[in-house]
Amino acid sequence: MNNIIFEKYHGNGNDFIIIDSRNSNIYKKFLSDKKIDIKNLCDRQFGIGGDGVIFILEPDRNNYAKMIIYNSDGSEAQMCGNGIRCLVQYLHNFNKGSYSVSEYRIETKAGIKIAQYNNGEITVKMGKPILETKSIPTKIDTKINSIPSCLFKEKNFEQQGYAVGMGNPHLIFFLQDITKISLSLLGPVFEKHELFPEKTNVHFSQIINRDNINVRVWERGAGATLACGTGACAVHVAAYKLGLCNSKTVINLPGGNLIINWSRSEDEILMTGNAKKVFSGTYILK
Ligand SMILES: N[C@@H](CCC[C@H](N)C(=O)O)C(=O)O
Repeated sequence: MNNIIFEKYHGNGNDFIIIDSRNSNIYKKFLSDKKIDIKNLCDRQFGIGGDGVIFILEPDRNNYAKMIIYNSDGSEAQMCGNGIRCLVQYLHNFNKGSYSVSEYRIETKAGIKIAQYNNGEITVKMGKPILETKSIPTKIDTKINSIPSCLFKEKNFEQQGYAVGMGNPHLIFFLQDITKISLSLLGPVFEKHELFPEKTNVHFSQIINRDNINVRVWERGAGATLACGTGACAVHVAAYKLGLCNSKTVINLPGGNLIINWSRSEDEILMTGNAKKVFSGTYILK
């Protein structure tokens, strides 16, 4: 096989190359053959370009499909909030004309996520937030309002940081003005911080009012991105637990808004947003 058939989707500007591997051996080939290189596929000059690659597989159990997600640096992630909306929009487009599905049960490395599709609006049950340090994972050993938290001092930046797990790790800061920081300077430092043994996604957040939070994102394995769905959930959880916001917030990201709904520790977080197909194509393997 010399070519890869793909489609390109984005959720709030967080963009993914989708490879439907349900009826082909492309994923097996990717695992066994070094020819298919995620970094090359995601390269914005020499490849297709993307923040990551999503493989759609047949589910292991009685669910709709399985999602495997890789960051643009080639590392595998457990879960992706914008990516799962892209995958659901892809499945909806794929089914169009034959039958319609309103609920998709998707297997991910962070468990089964259930997505409701309603006229282009997708609501995903993102699971319960993880606040137990070993499971995030983080080496932070102090907590504020049940969130692992400590003071971070790096490069003239001194702020209390909060760790929340969404299947993948997140470090959240609340600042007076997020436009003032250098994302490219601080992002990589915190992504690889020693308190996060598997690295972390980093979010610089600003509470606008109890219903609106602005966020700038530095993603583990992808760098500065226009949005992060799991991150939006993590920011909401930290803000809510600190008493800074209501149970439903609009998270304003550089690439657009997500609505996050959560208040009770026993409940799953609901993330609502959309996803768009940008193009489809064939990647030539050399
Ligand atoms: N963009 C994603 C998260 C993708 C994975 C992340 N970079 C990680 O390594 O954990 C989202 O929308 O959640």
